[in-house]
Amino acid sequence: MGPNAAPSLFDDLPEPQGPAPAAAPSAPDPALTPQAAAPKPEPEAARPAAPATPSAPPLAGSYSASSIEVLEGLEPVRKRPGMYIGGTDERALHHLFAEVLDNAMDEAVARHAKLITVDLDAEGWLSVKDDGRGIPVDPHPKHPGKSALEVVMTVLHSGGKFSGKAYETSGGLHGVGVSVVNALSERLDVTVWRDGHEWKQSFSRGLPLGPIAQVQPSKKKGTLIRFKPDEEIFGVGAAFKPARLFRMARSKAYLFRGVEIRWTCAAERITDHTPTEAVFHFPNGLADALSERIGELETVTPAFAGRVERKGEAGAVEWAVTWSPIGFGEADGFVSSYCNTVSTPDGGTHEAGFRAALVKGLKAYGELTNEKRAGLITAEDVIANAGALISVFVRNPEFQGQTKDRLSSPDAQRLVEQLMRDPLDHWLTESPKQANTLLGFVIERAEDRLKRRKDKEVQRAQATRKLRLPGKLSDCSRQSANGTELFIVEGDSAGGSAKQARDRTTQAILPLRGKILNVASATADKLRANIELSDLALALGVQPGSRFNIDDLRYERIVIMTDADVDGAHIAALLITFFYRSMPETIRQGRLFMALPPLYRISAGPLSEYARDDAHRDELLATVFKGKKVEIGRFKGLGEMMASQLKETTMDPKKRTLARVTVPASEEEIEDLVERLMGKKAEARFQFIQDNAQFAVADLDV
Ligand SMILES: Nc1ncnc2c1ncn2[C@@H]1O[C@H](COP(=O)(O)OP(=O)(O)OP(=O)(O)O)[C@@H](O)[C@H]1O
Ligand SMILES: [Mg+2]
Ligand SMILES: [Mg+2]
Repeated sequence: MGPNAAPSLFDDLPEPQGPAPAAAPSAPDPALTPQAAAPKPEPEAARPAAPATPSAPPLAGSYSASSIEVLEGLEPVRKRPGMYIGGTDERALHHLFAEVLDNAMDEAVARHAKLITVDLDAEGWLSVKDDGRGIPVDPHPKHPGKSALEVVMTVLHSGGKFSGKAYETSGGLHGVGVSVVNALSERLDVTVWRDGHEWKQSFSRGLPLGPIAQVQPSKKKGTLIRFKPDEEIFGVGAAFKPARLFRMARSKAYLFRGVEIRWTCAAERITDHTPTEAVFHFPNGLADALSERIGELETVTPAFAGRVERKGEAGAVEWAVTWSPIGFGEADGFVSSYCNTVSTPDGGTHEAGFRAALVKGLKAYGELTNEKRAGLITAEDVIANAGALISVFVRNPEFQGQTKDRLSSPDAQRLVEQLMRDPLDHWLTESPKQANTLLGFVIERAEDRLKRRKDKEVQRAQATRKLRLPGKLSDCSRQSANGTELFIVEGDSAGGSAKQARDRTTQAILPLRGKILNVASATADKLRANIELSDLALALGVQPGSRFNIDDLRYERIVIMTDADVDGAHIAALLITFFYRSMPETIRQGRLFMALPPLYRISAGPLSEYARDDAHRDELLATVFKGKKVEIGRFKGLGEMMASQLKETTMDPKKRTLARVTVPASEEEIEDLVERLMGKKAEARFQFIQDNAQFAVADLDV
């Protein structure tokens, strides 16, 4: 085909948007093209084969082999763009530019191209041109009648970057990118200069509008892709944002020193300060990018920047990092990472390697200079206030998905860590003053972090404590368990006296109402459901049963304080059994006690004494009060005592007597204990308490 054939190539073909004569037009999936205007019929060739029953509504039983479609060519891209460009929003739209620019950049990194031009024209067409080798145009051996260029543009997973022969370290790797751009463009024109000629082919929504045309002889080389995104996919009025394109083009130039990128944009497209013309060329690479990004900002140290190539095989790392005590504008820190010039906003293995290199280097320097606190630092402390750019070049990178938001090649991590180690060591030891400043800054971050965590834990503990205490508990004011006591008191009136009699700093009062469940016979569920017992557990700060932890105990001592009568003994017995069954550790560690309130008050004139029981009374009468005319009063219950009396006789740690509850030594004794505690006769239970109280009095605890 001669140059004269060219014009007809574009003029003769029907516009794909025109009405199609097809009988059963397949409307675009509304879910995919929400903003699309009235459904437009797709070009003839893009339509799937007619289904077996085209007009009948789908029946429940009609799901069969004929329901399973195989999408051909570029159809899947148009049907499910999300899989290829991450959606159909503005970000996805600009990803089209990234794909085309990536390909031009791959030519540059492979040292075949030096100049890339980007242009957005008044009508919204975007052009990307490079002076590389040009996409091959010769017939493809496996696709008879098609040029390599047509294959590249219309067949998914076709490309020259699979083997590593045509490109060493490329951003492209799937053979998908430019074909996806083609599929999602209302129109795309490719011009190639190579093999002594200029070549041209045009497409609409992924379909060639004609075969490749040899336009005219030319000595130039390179590729030009000019396209307009499809409004059916991206919505009516969707258009490239000049500012965004500008940023993307500029950041590419920072990533490869050997390229110049020229930017032009029609003035009528620009709504902000984006220039209509610019040239990007940065001989200092990322170091330039970092100083451009941080401007006049005050930093902890001058930037640490460098570039190292792997010896022997393809692979390189470049970085620039600095730290700011006041953050970088909207964030405390940032890390922008790239692999083979492709931006990876979600980070990945190269970022992990970068963080590891910094932490290890700083820790090693801390060891060298005997700064012990360097042991505290983590990657978080190093990175949180860092502004960093990191770029790697590796063979066969692995990304997550076609938009390549995250790098997953494991060797990228090793590469970065290895190649950064020596330069970092040198940088630190070369200027100790600067290194010490940085290390000190990072250690401060670590100490802040540890302090914040501690504060948070304390807050949390306080919050749960406040939240979960039962309402009827009168807590003591001391926050730690040390030296504190919880009095479990029988009934509200005794609770009232005890509240007045207590030392509020260390003594807490929990009145129990009503009958406590008979714990020996109750099921675990019933135990949990019992309000009095679950309040008790809450007050103690523990969970009864298998999840009990003695360290949770909010008090040093637990004191059961019941009336010195049969009912009181019963309640005490039930409580001891409860502790024995569901938190035996409290007894084993000797933290459960019984208060020993007096039964009698004996007085003769100014002289007065309290007697615990009948025997004690008789003993006092025979000694202290011998020959005196005495008055003997019997307390009916704790509630009857004046607060001062209760304090003096039972609660004041300086004057009272407590009996420590101890665990029986042998199995039989335990059996016997439970049997006696839970025995039918109240008398027997009462006896037990008295016996043990007496016995335990020897084990005084004040
Ligand atoms: N500007 C260009 N110059 C030279 N060859 C190109 C250019 N753009 C594309 N190609 C060729 O077309 C092939 C297909 O490109 P495409 O973007 O579809 O896939 P890829 O770059 O190989 O991988 P990816 O899907 O990851 O981008 C490339 O592998 C390359 O051989
Ligand atoms: Mg590509
Ligand atoms: Mg392809």
